[in-house]
Amino acid sequence: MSVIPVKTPSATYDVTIASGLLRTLRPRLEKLNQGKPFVPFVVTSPEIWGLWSEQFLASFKEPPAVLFLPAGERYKRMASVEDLAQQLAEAGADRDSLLIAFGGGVIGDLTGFLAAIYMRGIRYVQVPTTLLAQVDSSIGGKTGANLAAGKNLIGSFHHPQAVLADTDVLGTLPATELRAGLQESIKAGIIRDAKLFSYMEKNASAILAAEPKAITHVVAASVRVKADVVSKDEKESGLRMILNFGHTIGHAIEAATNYKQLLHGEAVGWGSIAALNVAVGRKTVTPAQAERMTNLILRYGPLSPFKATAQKLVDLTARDKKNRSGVRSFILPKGIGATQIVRDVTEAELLAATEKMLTLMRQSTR
Ligand SMILES: NC(=O)c1ccc[n+]([C@@H]2O[C@H](COP(=O)([O-])OP(=O)(O)OC[C@H]3O[C@@H](n4cnc5c(N)ncnc54)[C@H](O)[C@@H]3O)[C@@H](O)[C@H]2O)c1
Ligand SMILES: O=C(O)C(=O)C[C@@H](O)[C@H](O)[C@H](O)COP(=O)(O)O
Ligand SMILES: [Zn+2]
Repeated sequence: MSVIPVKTPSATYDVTIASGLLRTLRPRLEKLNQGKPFVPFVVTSPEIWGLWSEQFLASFKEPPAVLFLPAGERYKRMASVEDLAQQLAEAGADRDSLLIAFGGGVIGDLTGFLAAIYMRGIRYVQVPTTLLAQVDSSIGGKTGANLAAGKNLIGSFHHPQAVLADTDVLGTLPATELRAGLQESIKAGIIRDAKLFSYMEKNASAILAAEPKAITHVVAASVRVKADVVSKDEKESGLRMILNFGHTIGHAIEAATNYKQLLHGEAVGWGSIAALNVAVGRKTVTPAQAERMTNLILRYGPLSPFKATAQKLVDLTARDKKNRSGVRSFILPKGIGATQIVRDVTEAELLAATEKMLTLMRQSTR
């Protein structure tokens, strides 16, 4: 079992990673709430509940109420939050209610947002069921929903009371979801952990085959990167922006394709390749290093192709949340395992880097 703390000015909590956690949920929630009353409400999808409800319910004497959200990024929108809030109200949820986000990043982000705004804020716990949610989205308190205008444009910082990541649940995760989630672990390696990057290079077959030892290693190492960064800069005033490596163009790809064609991790993979092209132009990485990183991203693919022009994608970056007074912040790797934040990337540079990524996409998916 790994227990990794997150310590921020507004919340301190642990990320627990282990096999068999689901079966011990209820006593863990009791311990977290230290005798204070709490009434659990689970938010999940019918598919996940169908697969894992028996293990989830094993430690509950009284089964908790369950609210369902259909699977898919397109449901990560305000209408879903309103619908879930209405269901909570009708079920009698109050400020002693505790939401349990039992799902991937979509359920985690939406449930966290619901917890942030329902009755002006209630407690919640993350029980992530995708690789992506275990390595990234369940940690750090970024919650929210998409707008047609852009990714995660509404939301709030609201931390969970705990993150309980049971690695057993990854056993039913489709391979495409596993691969997409691993793009966030590659990101963690590129920005801050050269050892994780090398581990993912050397152990790609075992990781992609979801061998428990290899997967658990990747999950714990990725969580350490995220927990450390969030603990140092809770609200993304500086350092935390590095977790957005690959996301400037990645989020633009998701918005340009109406959140329907690619998984988030896949969009981040393409966005990371575009960012690496900028980095080569600026000599913050050598061509050989960029090739190594690009190869690893593609090794964990295939990344779904998509249709969008470089100009459209660059236009969409105008709504990136890292922009301030119209000035772009852009995350560039410095070699492998370190990063820098730059504020002078030009539209022309970004266009050329995105065009180059699109050319690679056309070649590699032909
Ligand atoms: N808050 C953050 O810091 C943060 C970080 C990274 C990503 N995100 C967000 O996370 C979202 C992507 O999350 P995701 O990749 O987990 O996708 P997702 O939540 O859409 O889940 C992917 C699919 O896997 C299915 N699934 C989930 N667990 C399963 C299991 N154990 N077995 C079988 N099927 C299972 C789901 O039903 C769904 O169809 C995006 O919206 C992204 O913006 C947020
Ligand atoms: O936690 C963060 O900070 C991240 O940037 C992690 C990202 O992987 C994640 O996709 C996040 O939701 C992006 O946030 P946003 O602020 O760019 O919407
Ligand atoms: Zn992400």
